[in-house]
Amino acid sequence: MAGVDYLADERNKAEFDVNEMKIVWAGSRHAFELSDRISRLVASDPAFRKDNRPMLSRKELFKNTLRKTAHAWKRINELRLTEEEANKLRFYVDEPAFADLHWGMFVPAIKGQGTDEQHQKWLPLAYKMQIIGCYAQTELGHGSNVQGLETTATFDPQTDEFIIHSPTLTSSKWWPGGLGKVSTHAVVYARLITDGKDHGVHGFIVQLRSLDDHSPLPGIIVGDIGMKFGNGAYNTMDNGVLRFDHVRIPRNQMLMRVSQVTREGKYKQSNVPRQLVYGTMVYVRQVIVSDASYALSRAVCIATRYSCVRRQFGSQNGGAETQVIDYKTQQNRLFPLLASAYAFRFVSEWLKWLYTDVMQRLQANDFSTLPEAHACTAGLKSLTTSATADGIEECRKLCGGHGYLCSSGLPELFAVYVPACTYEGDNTVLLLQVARFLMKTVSQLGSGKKPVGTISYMEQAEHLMKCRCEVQRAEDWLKPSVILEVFEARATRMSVACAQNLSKFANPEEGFSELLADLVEAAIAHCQLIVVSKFIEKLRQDIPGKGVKQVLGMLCNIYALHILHKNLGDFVSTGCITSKQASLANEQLRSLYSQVRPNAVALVDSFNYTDHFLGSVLGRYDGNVYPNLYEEAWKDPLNDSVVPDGYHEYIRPILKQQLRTARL
Ligand SMILES: CCCCCCCCCCCCCCCCCCCCCCCC(=O)SCCNC(=O)CCNC(=O)[C@H](O)C(C)(C)COP(=O)(O)OP(=O)(O)OC[C@H]1O[C@@H](n2cnc3c(N)ncnc32)[C@H](O)[C@@H]1OP(=O)(O)O
Ligand SMILES: Cc1cc2nc3c(=O)[nH]c(=O)nc-3n(C[C@H](O)[C@H](O)[C@H](O)COP(=O)(O)OP(=O)(O)OC[C@H]3O[C@@H](n4cnc5c(N)ncnc54)[C@H](O)[C@@H]3O)c2cc1C
Repeated sequence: MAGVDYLADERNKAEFDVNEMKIVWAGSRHAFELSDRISRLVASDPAFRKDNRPMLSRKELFKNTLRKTAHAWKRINELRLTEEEANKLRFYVDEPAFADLHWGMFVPAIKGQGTDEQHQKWLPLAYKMQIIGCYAQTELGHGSNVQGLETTATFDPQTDEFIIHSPTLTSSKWWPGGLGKVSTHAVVYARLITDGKDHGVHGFIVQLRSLDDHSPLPGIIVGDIGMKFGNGAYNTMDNGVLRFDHVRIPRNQMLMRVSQVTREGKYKQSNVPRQLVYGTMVYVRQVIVSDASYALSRAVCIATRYSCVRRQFGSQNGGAETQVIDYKTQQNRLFPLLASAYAFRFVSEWLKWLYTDVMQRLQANDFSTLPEAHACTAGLKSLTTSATADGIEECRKLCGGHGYLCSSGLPELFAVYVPACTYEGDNTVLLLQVARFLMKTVSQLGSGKKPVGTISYMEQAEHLMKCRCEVQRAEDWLKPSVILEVFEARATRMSVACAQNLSKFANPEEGFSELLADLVEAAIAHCQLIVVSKFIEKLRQDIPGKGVKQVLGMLCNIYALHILHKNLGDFVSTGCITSKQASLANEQLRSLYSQVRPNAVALVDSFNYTDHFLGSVLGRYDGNVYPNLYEEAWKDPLNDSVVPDGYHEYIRPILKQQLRTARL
């Protein structure tokens, strides 16, 4: 029955203009048109086929990724794609590969930490991919504690070179993506030593492999660290191990924007904060927040469409059974995730703006907003990736048994996504950075230093510590001012409580260690407030299109009230709301679910994902799930023969033995 749209009824129910929503989701008409064009380009190119990934061995999988990347690079050049188009092409190819680290970390590290001369030398080579680089920071013994790295870069004034060395097993670089089998170069983070003095961790450009035959250069041991979680999934990436045995590099390969070593071996620091050495991580964390909204929206799209197709129970007089999406339990699990996908999309747009703003300020030697940018990127990376990883798994469960099949697309999406909670900063470690920022802000209240940006609500701390929520009826929860105040009060009270408890310790670091769990919760409350407030800010903008703003308003309220419901302990114990107000919030939430229900499929259609990108039989645009699921099963290599390999060796002898036993 090709061409039939089994979800047509659902699409007809929508109360808003889907085409306008597609533009809101993409960010602009230009972004929508570009994304739409590139997604079709990828979907129609057989070289980008990806449905066979779970069946391939590691070696086949990896070679396949090399082939796809080479093909993508060829198409990018043939079609003369812009950077924005190339980025989208990479996105829709949907396969983690060495090129992500080359473009996403190696190039940004050189750009952010290199001098003008270093840019001139290295960037043209990297832009043409005449060299391929990775970001080699983490070691076997240390990842989170960057200052604990052990690799050394010792300056030799005799030869004007650095000697890069791995003094211990634990100093082996371990994890860098693209390192294992592909990268010719790396930005290596190592302790700089001049004249016997240790100046801490700095970045160095080091060539690893020959540009002629790809063999490792003398003194370098390099390889892949082995299979990772999930068949297929992230195993397309060659995360690697690297050891140096007194490898020499010229002095001008130390990235020298933040600090320099002179010909005489003198160490000098520029007039910029040393934290700029961590700048690449700030950039990538911001990209990861954006990726979270895409990964979650993808899982939600699959679960929503399938929940409309799937029917269980409730048939009367032989009529159709109930669509599982109509169960309130399904809505209570699914719609907050749908709302989160939109919330993360908008907060990521804002974060991109914040990052660009910080970069412009840095160019003008204004470093004042760097701490806030660090706290926001670290905190939002943590919040959005944790929620997305949990959300993808919830979507798998929302699809019942069929969600566990690889053809649902969800197992692979989960396996590829979960390391986002760890890479680019373990999520707990990052929340503790936010907590430090919050404690510093609280300690400065009343000192005359005005909190700015996302923390400016703390200026009203006195009011927020004692205000009472005004909600008397369920509808009162729809007022943005009510929601904002309640979230601000909760975040302030949790931070202030931590600060008060900290002040009871004679040694602040000891106190910080003791209170880690509370500090993490205060940091989460602050980050959830940012997401809620950026959604509300988005709704204050002019948003064209019939019903678009209204339905986004519903999602915003669902996001906020669901967070409130899940964290009732915080809100009630800090006295921000009463238990009566909590039950009114729940009442409102149920009503919002009913309002969103007719719009559910149209809201996921607004992501504009092709069936190729979704990679899911359950999430097909046309909803024609069962015949395709049935057909897909027969494609499994196990079904190549009716009688399986191994029958004669293993099954038949057992059967025969049972026969003998039965005769006895
Ligand atoms: C087919 C394709 C063909 C071609 C296509 C072409 C186009 C393709 C385009 C593709 C683009 C793709 C891009 C996407 C890429 C994304 C993919 C992601 C893949 C995975 C990558 C994973 C990489 C990694 O994991 S790299 C390693 C990351 N490691 C970490 O994150 C370590 C975590 N630890 C830390 O960050 C720190 O050590 C920390 C912060 C925990 C503690 O540090 P330290 O001990 O030094 O600090 P403190 O003493 O606590 O603080 C000192 C002081 O500094 C402040 N601070 C700390 N960090 C920062 C910072 N980052 N920025 C600013 N300030 C910072 C801190 O707040 C303190 O301030 P005070 O004022 O002194 O309090
Ligand atoms: C798929 C993947 C790709 C990666 N790619 C790269 C790459 O390209 N380049 C690169 O350099 N690195 C890369 N990494 C490494 C990654 O950045 C680190 O694994 C990450 O920063 C976490 O550090 P860790 O492994 O040392 O964790 P650990 O710090 O050892 O964490 C272990 C546990 O200890 C807890 N913990 C640690 N410190 C504290 C603390 N101070 N307070 C409370 N709890 C704490 C953590 O919360 C966690 O539960 C990659 C990792 C993965 C999984």
